[in-house]
Amino acid sequence: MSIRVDLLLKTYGTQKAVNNISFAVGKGEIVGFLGPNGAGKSTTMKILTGYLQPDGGTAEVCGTNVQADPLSTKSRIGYLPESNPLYYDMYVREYLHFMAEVHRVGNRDKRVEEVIVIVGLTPESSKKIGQLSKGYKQRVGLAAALIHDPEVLILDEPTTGLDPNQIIEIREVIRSLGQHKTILFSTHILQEVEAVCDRVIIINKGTVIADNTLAELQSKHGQPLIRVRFQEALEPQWLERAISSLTQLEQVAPQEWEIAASDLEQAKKQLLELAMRENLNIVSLQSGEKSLEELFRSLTK
Ligand SMILES: Nc1ncnc2c1ncn2[C@@H]1O[C@H](COP(=O)(O)OP(=O)(O)OP(=O)(O)O)[C@@H](O)[C@H]1O
Repeated sequence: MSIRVDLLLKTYGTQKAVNNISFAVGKGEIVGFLGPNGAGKSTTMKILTGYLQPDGGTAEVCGTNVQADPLSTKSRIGYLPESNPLYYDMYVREYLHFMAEVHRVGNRDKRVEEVIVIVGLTPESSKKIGQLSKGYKQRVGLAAALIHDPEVLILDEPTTGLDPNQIIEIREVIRSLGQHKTILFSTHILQEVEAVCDRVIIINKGTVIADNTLAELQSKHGQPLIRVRFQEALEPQWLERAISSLTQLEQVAPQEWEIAASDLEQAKKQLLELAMRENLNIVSLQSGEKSLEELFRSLTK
């Protein structure tokens, strides 16, 4: 395994930022680490990269315990922190040379040019970092994370704050890096996971709540449902009484309901009967599968 986390615990006062989580990432996998704000993603990543000590459990990278041997693990990890700390007064090449020196990279000139090409920095590579757009600054961060050719990349929200074109471009870079490296990257955006990842680990309030391939997640949690919108407000009991095969009922907007039932066709009929009987107006009635976005919302509520 390239990454293994076992019963990891990190507390701040009484708050468990990371609460006994365990997961593993195999060599060559691209795994999305997904969760709402404050879920514990950055904390886990900081422990994995040796920047933070856990209060319990272990974190391993390429078979080495991070806390026991931080130097060896740092040499095998490329880390792009959420804040992407860069020296704005330095030129792109100057900064990458500096990072190459920090990592004791041999043949620095050659490696700096290589990473510039890998992350698509060539057109902006003669500028000062402070003059670059956010997307290009992010590329500099990625290039720095790659400079020592690590086996594992840990990227903390690499596309946050970028415009839609830049997001797609950075995703492309991540996807192509994933052909040769193990990547764990955090995001809030489910489409990003769908676009880039083999697998997704969802974390909420410090706990892993799903660890599946996207297809598994969909079939495990995704279920056919009806979404109905009435013109009128109504009590949930009306729907509970009307639909005989109801398995789940959720109010998604003031007059809109999501209904899961074992017999969807019958449920639709019963909804129409309810509307006629009670003089209610159905504005829209759709059936389909829960999208991954909806799934994420319902898992992390
Ligand atoms: N240094 C700290 N002191 C106190 N609490 C902290 C500290 N760092 C993180 N926390 C808390 O731990 C929890 C997890 O934070 P973390 O930054 O790991 O979440 P996250 O999933 O990365 O969130 P985001 O998506 O917003 O970056 C949060 O409630 C946060 O407030």
